[in-house]
Amino acid sequence: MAKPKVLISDELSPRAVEIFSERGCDVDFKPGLKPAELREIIGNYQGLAIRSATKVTAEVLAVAKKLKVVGRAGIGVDNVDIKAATSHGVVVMNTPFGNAITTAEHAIALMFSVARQVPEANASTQAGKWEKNKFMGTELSFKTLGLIGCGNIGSIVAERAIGLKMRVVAYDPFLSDQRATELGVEKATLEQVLARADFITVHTPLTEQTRNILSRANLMKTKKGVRIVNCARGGLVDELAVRDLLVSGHIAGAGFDVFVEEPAKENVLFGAPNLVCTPHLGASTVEAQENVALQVAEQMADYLLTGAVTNSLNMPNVSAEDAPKLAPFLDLAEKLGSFAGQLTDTDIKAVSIEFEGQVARLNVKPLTQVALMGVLRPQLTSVNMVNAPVIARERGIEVAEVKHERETDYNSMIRLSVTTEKYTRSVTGTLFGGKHPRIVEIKGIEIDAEFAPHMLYITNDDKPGFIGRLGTLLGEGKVNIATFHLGRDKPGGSAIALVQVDQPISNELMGKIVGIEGVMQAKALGF
Ligand SMILES: NC(=O)C1=CN([C@@H]2O[C@H](COP(=O)(O)OP(=O)(O)OC[C@H]3O[C@@H](n4cnc5c(N)ncnc54)[C@H](O)[C@@H]3O)[C@@H](O)[C@H]2O)C=CC1
Ligand SMILES: O=C(O)C(=O)COP(=O)(O)O
Repeated sequence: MAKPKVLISDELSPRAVEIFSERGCDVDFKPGLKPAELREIIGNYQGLAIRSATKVTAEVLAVAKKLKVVGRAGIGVDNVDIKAATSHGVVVMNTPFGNAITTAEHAIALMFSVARQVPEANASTQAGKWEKNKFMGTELSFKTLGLIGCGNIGSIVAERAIGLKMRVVAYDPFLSDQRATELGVEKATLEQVLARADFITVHTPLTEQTRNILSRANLMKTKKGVRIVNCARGGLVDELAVRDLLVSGHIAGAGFDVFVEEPAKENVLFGAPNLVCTPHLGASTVEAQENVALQVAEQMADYLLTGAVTNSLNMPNVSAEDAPKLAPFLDLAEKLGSFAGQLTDTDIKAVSIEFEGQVARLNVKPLTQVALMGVLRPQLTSVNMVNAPVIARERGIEVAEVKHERETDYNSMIRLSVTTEKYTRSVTGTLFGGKHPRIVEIKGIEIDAEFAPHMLYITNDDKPGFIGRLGTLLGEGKVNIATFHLGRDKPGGSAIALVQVDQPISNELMGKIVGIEGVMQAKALGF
């Protein structure tokens, strides 16, 4: 296998380069690429490792023809168009914990900075002014900290703040009562947080729901003298409103690490009183950068080299232990899906994928995705393993994934059923020798066939003479039969023929085959 090529387009710790190389990837370290430069070269790479500076837009993804994975050495992925990545089959992963402590510590640092005006006092002192009376601060002890967002970072901030003897109230609709109790924080509505907090820190991702969560109207609901810290994302807080309220004195201080426009060379906030700014330094410690670089490189190398998926935002996780076990089943699931998909000419209403035997003990989500891809591919060339569930949902296809604990005749079996307006058709497969996909049942009729590049699928009445006529037609059409598999529900009932042939079958010949007496359906298939 050729070495996968990875591009690092942001300032990652050198550990990332070392790990990619050690793991057997070719790696190019080119931080600071301009968007046009990135678009020019991204077509050469299977992996792209980034922080927050690189924007992985739909335009970049459209030209990233070989790209398989984007790895974010950090948490926020608002600089990646995940929808576009999904539709191109690109897995997006992040490192959700590696820089959380560091970022929480920075939020606390900003809180102290604004409470005691440390940066301004420092500048004044070093300017020889000794303005002891100018910098009257406030204690954190016994003050109320209002958290907006209490996930990884918010929780760590809460723990540290409680250690500083603060009371913590948190607004996070997804925070469970149990977790709040464990953390020692009081769950509250946004209105309550706004009304009660002496300090407010935001720790949500930037989404359509959280954008402008601290809007001018909401900031107006805060206590006079409140202090605001944004160490999460620009866009969560209305910058102009904060400036106006700092000037008016309603807000006593504000600490901003992140800005609507980055790099923030200019900003409406700059120059406002009691404002402390840092240039998106939340994750910038030696420890955090080592953590995230190491982790992202390992995760990306795992995916590119073994298929293991960790911390993905658009794919189910697959452990390194499961990845090699899943590989042959992925092949089988895709082929079964493709078999059913090629036989389906009308709208699909539902797809069910059942797993029996040993395979049912694996993480079957990726198998379901790949089976769906197989089903949809004959209708949609743009479908891939990553976007298949999204496309199925958009098309109103009901997808069921069923695991049966019971033992089967085979070690493992996968049964795929497609339901259309007219029928439900099922096909079942297994692996021979642990790696060779075989069809063992179609529509409840036992059969035993392998998947081949050229195949002919026929359903017919089980009557004498059919095989002879079919053989003659194929012979006249210069199509050589490689293998011939037959099955039927009962003597004289419905029969199935799966014929592996060495040459493709022309439409004209298919027309003649369909015309054989007793043939109900005939279709050329390819795998
Ligand atoms: N300044 C910096 O350098 C860094 C900034 N960050 C930012 O911090 C953010 C938070 O990171 P984590 O805590 O690790 O993420 P997380 O996903 O663990 O936590 C986010 C929390 O926000 C909550 N949330 C979501 N929507 C909400 C809403 N509408 N209202 C209130 N709460 C809501 C979620 O329930 C979750 O508990 C990241 O998304 C990233 O943007 C992360 C690392 C470094
Ligand atoms: O991890 C995050 O979400 C961050 O915001 C850190 O950003 P950075 O990697 O320092 O550009």
